[in-house]
Amino acid sequence: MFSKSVIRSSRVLARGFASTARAERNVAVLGAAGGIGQPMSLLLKTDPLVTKLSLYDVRGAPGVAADISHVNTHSEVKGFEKDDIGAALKGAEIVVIPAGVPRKPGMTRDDLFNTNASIVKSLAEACAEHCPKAHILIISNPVNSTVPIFAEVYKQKGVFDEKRIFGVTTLDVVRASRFLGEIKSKDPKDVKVTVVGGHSGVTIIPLLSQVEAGKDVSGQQYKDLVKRIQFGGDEVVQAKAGTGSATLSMGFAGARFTNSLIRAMNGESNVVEPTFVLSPLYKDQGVSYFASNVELGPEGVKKIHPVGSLSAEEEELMKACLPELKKNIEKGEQFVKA
Ligand SMILES: NC(=O)c1ccc[n+]([C@@H]2O[C@H](COP(=O)([O-])OP(=O)(O)OC[C@H]3O[C@@H](n4cnc5c(N)ncnc54)[C@H](O)[C@@H]3O)[C@@H](O)[C@H]2O)c1
Ligand SMILES: O=C(O)C[C@H](O)C(=O)O
Repeated sequence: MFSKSVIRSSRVLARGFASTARAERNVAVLGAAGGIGQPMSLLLKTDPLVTKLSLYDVRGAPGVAADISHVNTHSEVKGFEKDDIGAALKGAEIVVIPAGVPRKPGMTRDDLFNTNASIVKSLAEACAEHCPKAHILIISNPVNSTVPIFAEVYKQKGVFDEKRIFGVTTLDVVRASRFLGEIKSKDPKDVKVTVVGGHSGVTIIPLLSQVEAGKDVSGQQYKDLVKRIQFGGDEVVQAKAGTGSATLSMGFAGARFTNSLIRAMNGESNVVEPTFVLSPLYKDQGVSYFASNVELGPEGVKKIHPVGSLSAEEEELMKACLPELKKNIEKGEQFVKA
């Protein structure tokens, strides 16, 4: 699952192990016993760049940690539950957060707001206290609102750093690559689609016109492909018929984003991933957070790339996205400010 460059950089690291110290990379997962938390933690355990893994959940994480800790990779795994969140976060450089309830058929991501807003707010308070300088990777839905919630708590606590708070939209990128590859009979690894906007329905905008394989997709096929990428989450929610939403593909996507960030923290250049961050791109239209290609670096966000030129269809998608995204962001901000 890891790119050629990570395999290369981990080999370089491995060669250096005999003589030099390993780059310590301490990752905490909050919500680690859940549907996403378990497979993602397993994948993080198999990532040679992760050296310490702290798994926290309100319940069940010590069991998950005991299980995963038997996988014979070098990293150390510990589990924490209940009130032990401080110990889980101590020394964390990256905190990945898939804590919260998932959708059932018929629900929108915004329907999760009432429950997940409070969960994310309390986890932000804990992170602000125990690891204020860690990079925060937010998976909990609705991402368009939970990222602003997290940021507002950090502003109130005086520890806000816009470069270190990320909404994880990697699953949209993974889906776009897979679905376009499927209709073009291409290996998805050769089909890289930039997905911008937010992470729900019409706020998800795949920039197919910017990809060689996507340029000539048109008419009904274009409409169907865009809809499948925008509503891929619903496809899984319906197939799981009330037992949850995407967990395994999200575990893959969350581990991929974490790996990209660690590579950038370890000094690799040109690591670029779409992610939902505080962004100047559509600020003049009142949209303060936006997902676009972001170059990652040791301090987190290094450079926010512009969206580039859009086709007429993509301009229409953007028109539908921006008002919805603005509403979702303001709802999150108001939740903390009120
Ligand atoms: N960003 C994305 O692309 C994406 C993709 C899939 C799912 N999600 C979202 O991720 C979230 C989790 O989904 P899931 O399928 O893993 O759900 P799940 O119910 O299987 O697991 C959630 C876990 O969070 C834990 N939890 C609840 N409150 C907590 C707290 N205060 N601290 C720590 N842990 C806590 C629960 O005990 C549970 O183990 C949902 O909100 C879902 O909508 C986001
Ligand atoms: O659809 C969901 O509710 C989960 C997630 O956001 C997804 O895109 O799969």
